[in-house]
Order: sequence, then C-alpha cells, then structure tokens
Amino acid sequence: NEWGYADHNGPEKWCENFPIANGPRQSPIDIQHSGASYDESLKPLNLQYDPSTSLDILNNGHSFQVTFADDDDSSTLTEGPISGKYRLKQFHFHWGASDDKGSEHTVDGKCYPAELHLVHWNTEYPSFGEAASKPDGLAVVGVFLEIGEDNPNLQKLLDAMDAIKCKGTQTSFTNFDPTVLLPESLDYWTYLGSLTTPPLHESVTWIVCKQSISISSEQMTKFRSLLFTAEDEEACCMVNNYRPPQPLKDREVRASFK
Ligand SMILES: NS(=O)(=O)c1ccc(Cc2ccc([N+](=O)[O-])cc2)cc1
Ligand SMILES: [Zn+2]
Repeated sequence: NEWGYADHNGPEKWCENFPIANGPRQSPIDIQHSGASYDESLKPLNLQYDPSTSLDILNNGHSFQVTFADDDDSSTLTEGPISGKYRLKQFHFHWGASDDKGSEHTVDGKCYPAELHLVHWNTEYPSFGEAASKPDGLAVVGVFLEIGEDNPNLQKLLDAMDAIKCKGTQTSFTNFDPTVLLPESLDYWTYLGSLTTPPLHESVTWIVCKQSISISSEQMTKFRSLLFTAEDEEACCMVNNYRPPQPLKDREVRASFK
C-alpha cells in the first residue's frame, strides 16, 4: 500500500518497504546547538534563482510543491558546504495539524509549525532521477517557519491553493522567485542525510538555516485546508506530513557560524 503519514502507512511503517529507513544517515535529525562544530572553511551559500524557471504548483498527495525547469543552470545552488553546482528542481513544505508541531528538523528539541525544503540536484549527474540515489546527488536547503506576522511573500502560494486542493491537481505557477522565501541571514547547519520521505535515499547534503521566516496562524490554516486525498475519495486534511527526527548515529553536524 502507498506510503503516507497515517497510522497504517506512516513513518513507523516505512521500513517495511524501505529498509534504508533504519540506515546510517537518515533524516531529519534533532540539531543540537552544543553538538554542532563551527567550521570556518564553510563558505556562504550562493543561491541564484531565475523566476522564469518556475513552472507549476502541484498537490502530490504528500505535500504541495512548486516545480522548476531544470534543463539549464538558471537556478542554482553553489558554494556553502558543497562542491560543484546543483540545480533547483522543486520546493515544498511539511507542516502540522497545530502550531506546536510540523517541522522535520528540530533544534534542541524545539519543533516549528512548518519547514520549507528547496531541493537541488548535482549537475555532475545527467538528471534529478539519476542524482537522487547518489551519496552526493542532492542538496536540500531547509528553512523553518515560525508563527508571527502575515508573510506577504507566501501570498502567491496561498492564492494558488484553491486550485490544488486535491491530490493530483496542479496549476501553472510562473514567475515566482524562491529567494523571497529565504531568511535575511543564511547562517546554516549542515550534515549528510537522506530524503525524509520514501524512497529515503541517503543522497542529501542537508543545509538547514538557523534563522526562520514568519507565517501567520491564518496562513497556516490555509496550508491545512489542502487534502491528502483525491477528488473522488473521502476527504482527509493534509496535516502532519512530517517525519520525526532520526538517530544521528556516526555523524557530525557543522555550523557555518560561531
Ligand atoms: N523532504 S525531502 O527530503 O526534501 C524530499 C525531496 C524530494 C523528494 C522527491 C523524490 C526524490 C527522489 C525520488 N526517487 O529517487 O525516486 C522520488 C521522489 C522527496 C523528499
Ligand atoms: Zn521535504
């Protein structure tokens, strides 16, 4: 049966079809401030996004994602902890049923109400699909969302949600610059991990920003109005689409800041 976030098909069951779920470099993790070591060799992130590469917004039954044209180097991530050049493929979110949970990474045990993931793939490989299973194939930038003021930079996403309420629906979403979703400081933690959903490939260099962006409670309510289910199925609200923190095992977390 298709994986999901319910009791019968959620994170505690994923290991049945994806044994890597208990692997050595799984994500997310709890990031402990005291456990991270400052690495002065870490460079600032260089994110260069071209808004003309945004294509559409899609409800894929697990989250909603904005997909980008990745047939050239228009929208890329370079520097930071990575070598080479990674192309932006998509961004999506994870969130909770209430404001006290929803992020995948936690910081000293603190959960945030939501977490943004900007997914990039290593242009060393011919495609996203090829890169997605390689140890250095993907780089995902994570940004925490905290309850606060209405965030006008989320409004375009929120306005598109009425058109993608059900699983499998999508609509055009052009001329969107994901830079507006980044916090002012790009200080980050980085560690080697995995996709946080099946197939859980251990192919992700995680780059988690220390500073969060804001979202209002009303805007969070709009996220929670999306459905996991298709039009012809019994409606199930898209909430709690997050995997809990996994064992750090034999890994170090590095900080780009003191
Ligand atoms: N949450 S996350 O770790 O940023 C994440 C990012 C992208 C994806 C999408 C995905 C990535 C890879 C595959 N694959 O290799 O079959 C299928 C789906 C899944 C999960
Ligand atoms: Zn994600």
